[in-house]
Amino acid sequence: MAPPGDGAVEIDALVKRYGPTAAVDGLSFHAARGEVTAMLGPNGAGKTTTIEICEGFRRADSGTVRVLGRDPGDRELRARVGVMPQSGGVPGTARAGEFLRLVASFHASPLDPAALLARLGLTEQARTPFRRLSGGQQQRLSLAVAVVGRPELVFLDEPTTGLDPQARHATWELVGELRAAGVAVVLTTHHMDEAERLADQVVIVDHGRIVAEGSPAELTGAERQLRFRARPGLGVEELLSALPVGSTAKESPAGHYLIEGSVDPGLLATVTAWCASHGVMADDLRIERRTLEDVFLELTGRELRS
Ligand SMILES: Nc1ncnc2c1ncn2[C@@H]1O[C@H](COP(=O)(O)OP(=O)(O)OP(=O)(O)O)[C@@H](O)[C@H]1O
Repeated sequence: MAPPGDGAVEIDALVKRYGPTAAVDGLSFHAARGEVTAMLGPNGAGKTTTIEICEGFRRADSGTVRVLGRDPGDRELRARVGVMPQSGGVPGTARAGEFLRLVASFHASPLDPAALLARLGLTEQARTPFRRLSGGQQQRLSLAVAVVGRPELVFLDEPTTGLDPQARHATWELVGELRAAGVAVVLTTHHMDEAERLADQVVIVDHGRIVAEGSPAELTGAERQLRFRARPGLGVEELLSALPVGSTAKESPAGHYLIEGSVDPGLLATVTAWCASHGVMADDLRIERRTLEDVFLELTGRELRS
């Protein structure tokens, strides 16, 4: 269960079915103001469905959703919530600059549309119809449309998918500023580095349910792992017998070795001594913490989703 609180988004026991498929299957979490909440999950996990219910575009079968304390369908929310859908959201024939100015005109104290276009590198495209923009330019315009009204809450569905590195960084900067201004940001992403970098709270969803949630640091934990490359087929069992009880050692893929457990100076010395005594050159030897991607794959598996 999500903790009680004054969440900008409060989702409790949400269910949405399409025929026999439960796209969302009893999902609960809260997203707070001034925080970035990232929903992660394999394709088809139910992220977009959840977001679209929060945006008032789809209706839940059961459960409750409160957005800024209101029902998602409440018209009053339109001025207070920014939405960047996974694709589109802007009429194909609308010119970028005109459309952004139009959206800005619906709001009481919008950002300056020209400055926002410039910031997102779209000044030269101001007169270009949306359907003629490149994929990345369309994404950037959708982001501009979502934030131009100075919303209290924004939903960003895969905001950086398909963006070049410059545009990705510009997007991250903007998200950071929204957060600093007290805006609640709820985003979905398939980029684990993005979630690790941006999110205060990560919610990992699979088959319409939450399989883990917490800050990136909480999810990745304090444990370290040791990796090195060497010739394939080293005696991993023998290496393991030299390590403290509770350690694990494996070769995967061939020639890549991973040791997990209590990685401390003593263990490091044992591994390098073992390598030296076996004439093994441990290349790229490094100690690292588990990444969000490691945690994600552990929780959701490695098989492809339909
Ligand atoms: N209108 C619909 N009719 C039937 N099934 C649907 C409909 N919309 C979504 N689904 C199904 O619901 C499930 C969840 O889809 P959803 O788009 O929410 O996943 P997602 O986590 O956003 O995936 P992705 O990462 O691929 O964007 C999928 O199995 C999808 O095929």
